[in-house]
Amino acid sequence: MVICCAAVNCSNRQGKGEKRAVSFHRFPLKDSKRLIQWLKAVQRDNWTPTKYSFLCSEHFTKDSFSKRLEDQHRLLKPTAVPSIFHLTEKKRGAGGHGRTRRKDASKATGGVRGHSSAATSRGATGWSPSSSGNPMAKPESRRLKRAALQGEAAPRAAQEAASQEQAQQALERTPGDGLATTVAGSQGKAEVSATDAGDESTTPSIEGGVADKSGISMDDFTPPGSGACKFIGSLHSYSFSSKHTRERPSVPREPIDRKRPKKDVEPSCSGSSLGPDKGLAQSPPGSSLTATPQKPSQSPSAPPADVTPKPATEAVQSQHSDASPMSINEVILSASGACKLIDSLHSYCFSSRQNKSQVCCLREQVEKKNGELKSLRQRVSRSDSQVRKLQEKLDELRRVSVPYPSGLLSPSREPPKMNPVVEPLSWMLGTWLSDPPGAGTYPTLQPFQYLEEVHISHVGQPMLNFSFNSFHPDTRKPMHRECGFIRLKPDTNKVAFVSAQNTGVVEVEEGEVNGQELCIASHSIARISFAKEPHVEQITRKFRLNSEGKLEQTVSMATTTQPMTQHLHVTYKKVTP
Ligand code: HEM
Repeated sequence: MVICCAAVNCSNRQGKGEKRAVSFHRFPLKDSKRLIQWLKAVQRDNWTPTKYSFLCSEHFTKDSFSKRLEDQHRLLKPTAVPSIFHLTEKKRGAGGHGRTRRKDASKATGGVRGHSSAATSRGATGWSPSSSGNPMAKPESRRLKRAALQGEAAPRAAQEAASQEQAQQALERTPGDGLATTVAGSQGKAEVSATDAGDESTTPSIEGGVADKSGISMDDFTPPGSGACKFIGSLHSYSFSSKHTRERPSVPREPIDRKRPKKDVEPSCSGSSLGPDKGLAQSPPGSSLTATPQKPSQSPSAPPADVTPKPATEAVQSQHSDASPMSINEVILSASGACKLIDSLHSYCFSSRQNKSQVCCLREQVEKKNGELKSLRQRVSRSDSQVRKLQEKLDELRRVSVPYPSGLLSPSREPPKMNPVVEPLSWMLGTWLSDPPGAGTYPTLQPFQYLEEVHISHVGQPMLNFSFNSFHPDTRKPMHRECGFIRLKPDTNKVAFVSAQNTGVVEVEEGEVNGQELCIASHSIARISFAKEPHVEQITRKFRLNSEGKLEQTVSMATTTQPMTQHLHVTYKKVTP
């Protein structure tokens, strides 16, 4: 098979001696947008490119190529668009493959338009081994079509991309490499070697996906398990093929299927190509560009026996049975409109997946917050439990702090009603703490300070209960302690004060209550036999509630060695009701 340039007025073909520096590049059939750019540049009316249509490197600017680093091979950039054409030139010469010659060939075959006509005249560009009606091609063609609709085309495209990448390395070589593009046709094998502009931009990814040079792969838009993109991709193929069918109503269905391998123009925006044409399908995956002729008898699905380009007349005859293809403008308009719509479906599909991803992310956050809330509730519950325990402990302490703790006097009970007899002394009721510390003096002693806690209460009886407990101000060591009762003579202000002290002294003091002041003096004093000396002989006390609501006490005494002298003065603040 000889590869010719499809450009108007260009006679370059593969293997031509003086053109060995020329490389050939397939039309980007799988990139509808870029295909349109190419077709606009080529300016061939009523012509449809196939996968066997090529443009030579002379129609591209120098910057359209990049060099492969490892072997300096020339590669057509994925974005390259041809721009150099000699459209006004009539004919290049007798041996050229200009459009004049194509037109002649077209006329010779009854004016059949399209690439097939051109291919026939040139004998290679539109090479189509099954175009002569090989029955083996038909079922495979249908199978491929079904596969495309079922979203199975992507893996095939990856395989094809890989094989064509290899072919490209073999073909896009400069003369300096001594490996100019050639066509090997010896021993009955026709080896097709060329670069495909559509596939050139693809390389096999590690996972078998197809990644372009920008690093974006098909897998980026087709996540595992996503049937949506595959389905939408198949719509591209369906859209285009149905357009063909609509535009060719007069053509019998069977011949169309049979000739379909020739019409291998399947623009696919999604890249879901049908893969290799049936005419080349006999090649194993990975070598789709190298066709090896085989005999039909090898297997029911065996490829055509002979892939050698057929004589022009035979090929031309095959064209007669084909319908006239619609114009390229119609194809472009139809394909681009459908592709835009389908691409918008891709966008919707992709954004939908993004939304799903965001929903999943938010759901995870909500679950995390719920976990934190549960933890906080547990902590609050534990705190509540601790508060309850502390409350119980406080109640217990309050019970203990009662001057005469008794299980019979439950704190939960309503406090006993105060006996009216002791009402004149009610201002003394309560728990009091020295504030500031009490001051101790006596002629025989160094002045000292002390802390004191006073409880004065009643249990409904006609008397008050009291306890005075003093402590060292620094060490809190208990010091002087005494307790007793205060009684009132009913209907008088006469008061009797009965006290027992830890020093072994017991005493009775009597006096009067006047308002919020109580003055008493010792009536009788007794002591243990081994009481420490000097012994106290007289004691006087004065209690009063001052203007600040504080309770004051002043104690004076006379001992066996000292006259009546003040021994204590202390002010208490009330700490309980
Ligand atoms: C009405 C109650 C009290 C009486 C009758 C009383 C009687 C006495 C007597 C007779 C002495 C001996 C004085 C001397 O050695 O010349 C004394 C000493 C003393 N009293 Fe009191 N006292 C009373 C309350 C207190 C209180 C509430 C405190 C407070 C902590 C206190 C602290 C002292 C101290 C520190 C001494 C000197 C060291 C001692 O002898 O233990 N007294 N008291």
